[in-house]
Amino acid sequence: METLTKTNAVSLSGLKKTFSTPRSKVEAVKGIDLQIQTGQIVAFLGPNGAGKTTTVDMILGLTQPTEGSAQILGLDPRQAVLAGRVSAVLQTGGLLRDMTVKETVSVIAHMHEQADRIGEVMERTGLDKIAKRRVGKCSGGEQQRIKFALALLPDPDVLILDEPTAGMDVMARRDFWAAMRVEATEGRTVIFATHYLEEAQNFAERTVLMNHGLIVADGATEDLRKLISGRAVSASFPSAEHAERAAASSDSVQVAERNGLRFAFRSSDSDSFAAALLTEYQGYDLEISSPSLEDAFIQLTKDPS
Ligand SMILES: Nc1ncnc2c1ncn2[C@@H]1O[C@H](COP(=O)(O)OP(=O)(O)OP(=O)(O)O)[C@@H](O)[C@H]1O
Repeated sequence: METLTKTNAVSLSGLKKTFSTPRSKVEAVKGIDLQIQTGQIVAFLGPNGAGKTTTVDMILGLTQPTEGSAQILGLDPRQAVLAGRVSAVLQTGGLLRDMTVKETVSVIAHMHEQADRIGEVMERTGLDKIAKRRVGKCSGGEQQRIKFALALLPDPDVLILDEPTAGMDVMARRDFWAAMRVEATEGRTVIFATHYLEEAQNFAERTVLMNHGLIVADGATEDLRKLISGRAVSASFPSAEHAERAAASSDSVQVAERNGLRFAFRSSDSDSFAAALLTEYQGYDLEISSPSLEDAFIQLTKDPS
């Protein structure tokens, strides 16, 4: 059973942020309530402009909320940052191009009085292999890894990452998440903002979907996917009539797509529907798949019109 007294890693309550320019007001975050328990891995998923970065900035105390509040481990965000309980890999924030990778990590380690962690952190992030390279010569992905290493130095309880794999190719992204998984298994809370549906799907146990400054869905990544649209069942038929009769056979079935005599259905009871297709409606070449998070995302974030 869960302990009720456990402090949340992140607690957001009625969080709002409005940017006022002389001409207009942008309501970047319109009222967010969110509790994240310690040890969770949570994705903030949303399109450009959804309010992810603004939310992350408020969690880190880099931006003050217009209304509401944010707490990290029961502390004011700035206190938590100063105490080294939370750290971040952000999109902004430069590195010094003329320093080597090792020098960069060492300078920050000495600032945090964590010189004893330099070796371990370099190794964990794979930077030991490029220790002597100048930062300016590092690729975008390698620079992201340097930022990740710097974030690990204070040995934080909570790691916040805003689009951490931007600029990485597929291999680099895979390595990055493998390293991150190690951090998470050691009990760190990991919160990351991403555009990549696949990253939320593969890595986060919980996904918070944001759009237009609001949370539009929040749940276990797997449940969210299941909840939204059942399963996709595709099959070919001897005639369109067979497929149409199959589709009309149950309220839990809809035709999602048609390509000649190949039909894709959406069904909330895919096993019985698949069985019926094969035995009663002469369906063949059957395929059953879970909808991708992308399907879920499109469905949940489409504007009502
Ligand atoms: N300093 C600012 N002044 C005015 N508007 C801002 C400011 N910062 C953000 N915004 C606006 O607030 C909205 C939310 O932006 P935010 O960067 O939080 O979204 P995001 O989900 O992180 O997007 P992305 O994935 O592109 O980084 C956008 O419409 C953006 O233009």
